[in-house]
Amino acid sequence: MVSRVIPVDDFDLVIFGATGDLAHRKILPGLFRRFTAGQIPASSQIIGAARTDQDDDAFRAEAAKAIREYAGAAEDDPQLAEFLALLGYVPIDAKGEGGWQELKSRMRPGAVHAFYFSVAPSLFGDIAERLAGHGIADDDSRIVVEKPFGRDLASARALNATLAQHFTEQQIYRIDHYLGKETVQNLMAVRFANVLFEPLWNAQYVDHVQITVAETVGVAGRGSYYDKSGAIRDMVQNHMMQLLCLIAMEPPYHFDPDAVRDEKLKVIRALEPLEPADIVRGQYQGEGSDYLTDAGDADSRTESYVAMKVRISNWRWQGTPFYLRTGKKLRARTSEIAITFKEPPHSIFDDSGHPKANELVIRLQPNEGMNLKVMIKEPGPGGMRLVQVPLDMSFADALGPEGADMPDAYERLIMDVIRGNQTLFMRGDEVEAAWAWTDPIIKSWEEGKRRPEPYDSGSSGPEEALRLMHRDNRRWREIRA
Ligand SMILES: NC(=O)C1=CN([C@@H]2O[C@H](COP(=O)(O)OP(=O)(O)OC[C@H]3O[C@@H](n4cnc5c(N)ncnc54)[C@H](OP(=O)(O)O)[C@@H]3O)[C@@H](O)[C@H]2O)C=CC1
Ligand SMILES: O=C1O[C@H](COP(=O)(O)O)[C@@H](O)[C@H](O)[C@H]1O
Repeated sequence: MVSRVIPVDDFDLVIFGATGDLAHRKILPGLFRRFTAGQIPASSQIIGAARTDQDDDAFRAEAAKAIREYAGAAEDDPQLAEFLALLGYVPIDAKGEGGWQELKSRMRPGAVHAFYFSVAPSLFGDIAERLAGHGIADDDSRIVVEKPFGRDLASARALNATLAQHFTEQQIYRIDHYLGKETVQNLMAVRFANVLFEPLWNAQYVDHVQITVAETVGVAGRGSYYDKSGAIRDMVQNHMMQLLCLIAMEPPYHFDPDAVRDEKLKVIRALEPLEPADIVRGQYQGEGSDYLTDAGDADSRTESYVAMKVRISNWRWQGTPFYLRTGKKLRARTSEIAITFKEPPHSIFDDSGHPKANELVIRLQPNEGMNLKVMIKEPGPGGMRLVQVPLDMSFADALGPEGADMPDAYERLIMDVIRGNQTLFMRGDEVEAAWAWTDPIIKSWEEGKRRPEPYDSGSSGPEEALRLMHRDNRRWREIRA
């Protein structure tokens, strides 16, 4: 198979926060993998910036360690040495004035300029202001901002306004790494490159949709961040909302940034306000695996799990509920979207079992793929008996010999920044609309001060979440890897 890796243009990428966890675990290893895949021109520059006072060589040594650990590069990998030659470092305090001119002198005219803000959101404004003030960023420069993008509507608006003082919307790349996942894009291919599904993709044929993002990890080690966020801010306002949008949106007229984001925005704006009875919050508990211990607050009311029944008020989805759940310390790590169709209105088969509803499951991770449950006749001589069988497709099967080069979410998104493609990034109005929907939910929790429902670590979540489904005569899909 001919290689489909298309090198991006020559670029200078500055990583603010290059000495931090995200840079070590995701950004630098991801860039290395894109380099070894042949996507990064050898003339490009990757410049680290942070307060730590070190020179280019010390940063290269730091990056090498991270890349060996997180990208599995061998000690003597010749490509690692080549990659490290692209790296440089400038000590900069985002709040100070030192180092900016040095950074400016390293930026090459003619190359694509991108600035990755891999620092606390409280520093975004300082960096944006200084990049503009020192004349480092120009009209073509791109900035990449990490989540969390605000913690409510007011702070998200303020952040958008701050960035907008120095950069246009076309220059701002708000990362939601779920949008960079292979299967999330496959979701759009499945919906909009087949005639099979789209005619059935509405309330007339879809009984309900379940979106599950279950994790086995807890919050130990990041309790101080997580305890101020909880599952709704950490996962629902962004990742879950994006998945919901991609499932529910109308076909965009074209696969381009504004066409896709316009359609997602319409979905968020059509979300009905949630009733308290439609939400369940949970907190994991258990010996050696307890949220309160991990959060370092014996009285914490923050949720590590949330399940909700969401309604979309538009023609396509009137009457079809979307059930969302996400949580930590659950039975298995799995992210999937399950679309359960309605049962056939009439069965022509007497005594053969009523045909069951078709179900389409799109698995995001692990084992990315699709599974469509259909009814067939039970094979064999036993007469007309109906049985449900899965049509299984693993996306890895479609890869061919290039299978090894599957960029992870960060790799794909960083390359999109360099290409100048914003399709898989959130627009400012989308983020604000998502906060506008989640704010009242959070406010009612904060006012109510109720404890989340406890659930055992390693379980499927709180009992209350089961009842959310049972009262509608439905069941959650089993959480399993
Ligand atoms: N880690 C992760 O998995 C994820 C992180 N994020 C987001 O990414 C961002 C970075 O997270 P993470 O890497 O975990 O954070 P860390 O705390 O590990 O790293 C923070 C980085 O910022 C630098 N820094 C701190 N203060 C300043 C300053 N005044 N001027 C310049 N640099 C500064 C630090 O270096 P130094 O001390 O040398 O200045 C360090 O490089 C955050 O917004 C986080 O919410 C989002 C999703 C996942
Ligand atoms: O953004 C976040 O995502 C991770 C889950 O991401 P995944 O790619 O491993 O599914 C989550 O653990 C974390 O709390 C959250 O901040």
